[in-house]
Amino acid sequence: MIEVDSVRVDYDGVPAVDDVSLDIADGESVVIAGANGSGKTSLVRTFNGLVSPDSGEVRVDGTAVQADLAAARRAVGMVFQHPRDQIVAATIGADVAFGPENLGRDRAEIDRRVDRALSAVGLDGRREDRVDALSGGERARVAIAGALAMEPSHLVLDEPFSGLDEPSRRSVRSRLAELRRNGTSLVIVTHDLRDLEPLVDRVLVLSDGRLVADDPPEGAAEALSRFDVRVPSGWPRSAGVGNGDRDEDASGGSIADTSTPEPSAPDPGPDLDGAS
Ligand SMILES: Nc1ncnc2c1ncn2[C@@H]1O[C@H](COP(=O)(O)OP(=O)(O)OP(=O)(O)O)[C@@H](O)[C@H]1O
Repeated sequence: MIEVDSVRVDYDGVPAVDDVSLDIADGESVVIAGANGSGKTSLVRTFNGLVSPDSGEVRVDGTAVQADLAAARRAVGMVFQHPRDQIVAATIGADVAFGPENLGRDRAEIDRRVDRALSAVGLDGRREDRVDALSGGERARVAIAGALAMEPSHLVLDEPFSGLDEPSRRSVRSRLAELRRNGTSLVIVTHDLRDLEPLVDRVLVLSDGRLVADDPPEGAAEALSRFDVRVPSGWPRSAGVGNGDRDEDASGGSIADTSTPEPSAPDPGPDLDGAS
């Protein structure tokens, strides 16, 4: 379980995360949404100590992150926004093995973890493939496999769909749906909520560093549009909540999303999307 207790993160005296408290239970799948600069990345980076709170505390499985950084980093896998920021080796297998190797695991254990992680993201049998020949979606899945090879109890993904074309996005989303079915706890940071509703139990919304909503998907539409996150077509609405001006963008893109898609080849991975 991740417990966030009155956390504040300041940069040069300005709060990026402002007195946020929340819990994420084992096996739960949540989205953290909010406009650019609302504090999403700063918040989730406190979950494994990449960012230290200026006040408050984060506990993972009952232990304060700052008291045992190594334990927090084992328990909370982090997938960064740009896979290239975390892919370190030339081949898929070497990259996914990197984390367990650093944990000092023996070869048999490393091989077992790499096989499991690659299978979870649909890249079985691709160990020897070169990373630089992969599509954007495949690279994103390698980054997820690298985090999974650490066998974390929680997987945090920061903008996992950023820069992906539609087939790649579907492919990554279907893998996340599968992980969720297998009991991995997911924390997905995004302002692009297309097709995510079946994948999540709760939607947390940040605005100016503050947690302004914590709702099930069907209760989240109003807060999302109020805090500048586009509500995609088909997102469930509670009775009496109108569609609002910002709604129903056919492209599904976020008002706030200024990221530039990186070109990627069509993803040959199967679309096993169980989320839709
Ligand atoms: N290392 C840093 N030094 C100074 N200011 C920072 C730093 N990291 C983030 N900030 C500022 O803190 C605020 C919150 O940033 P953060 O990246 O956490 O938000 P975000 O919601 O993840 O944004 P985005 O959607 O653009 O990634 C922003 O105003 C940002 O400019």
